[in-house]
Amino acid sequence: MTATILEARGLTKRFGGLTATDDVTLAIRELTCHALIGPNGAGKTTLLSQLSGELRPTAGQIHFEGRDVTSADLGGRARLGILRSFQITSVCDDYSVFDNVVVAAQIREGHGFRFWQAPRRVRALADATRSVLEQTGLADFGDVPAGVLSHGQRRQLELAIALAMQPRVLLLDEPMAGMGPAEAERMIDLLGSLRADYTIVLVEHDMDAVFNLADTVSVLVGGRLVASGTPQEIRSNASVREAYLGHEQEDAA
Ligand SMILES: Nc1ncnc2c1ncn2[C@@H]1O[C@H](COP(=O)(O)OP(=O)(O)OP(=O)(O)O)[C@@H](O)[C@H]1O
Repeated sequence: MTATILEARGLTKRFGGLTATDDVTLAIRELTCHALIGPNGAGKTTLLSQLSGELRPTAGQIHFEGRDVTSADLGGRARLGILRSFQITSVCDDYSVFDNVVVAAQIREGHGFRFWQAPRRVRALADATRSVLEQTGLADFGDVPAGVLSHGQRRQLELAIALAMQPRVLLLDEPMAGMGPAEAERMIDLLGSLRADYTIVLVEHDMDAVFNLADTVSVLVGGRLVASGTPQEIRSNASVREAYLGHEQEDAA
């Protein structure tokens, strides 16, 4: 079993009278895929936003590699390697796929736009970009303007941009949203191929994706963590089935 890399301790987020996450404690193990599931409004995105630093918890702490990072903002967490993709990554439509990724790689390297730097550095950035495009299935699309990509390819590009930032923990909010079956399958394969190198926290309604990819599944209902375990354990957990998975999953299990 791998070590814990990211930990939520008693995370509570209140919006006025509404408690969106209620005393959530969970440990994300390094180089695993940890899925967060639950019905609409269960608090999954709110939990992810607290892990990414976009939302400050009302109570509780977040620890990264044993260090309290609760007060670190989005940028601070990104520098540590906790990065959220989808929903917040901005793709520049007029830039080529390659340029979108190379800019992210440059930001990571902290070189801004100083292209006059040693050609060796520029070459290293180009190599890193090509390798990320390869990794995300976009090797043949480097010269294509991002604006003409299909929905699925655009999501691959968003993932490529995140990978160029060299994350340790990737926070993914519904990566399969809006995809047709073929695109979703491609994304599941892609995420599966990243599991060996990255820790992934996955919020996803697509149960095929969750049960395919996740090493651990945590279930949120009404802001509370009601169960956490292997996909098999979650599938056979009677109260989870009742609260969330329903008869469809029961039949599929
Ligand atoms: N900024 C906000 N201000 C007020 N209420 C909010 C805010 N963000 C979320 N909520 C509320 O908190 C609760 C949890 O929302 P959240 O989006 O985290 O759930 P979710 O599990 O991600 O849902 P879904 O699966 O539908 O995306 C919901 O009742 C939602 O309306």
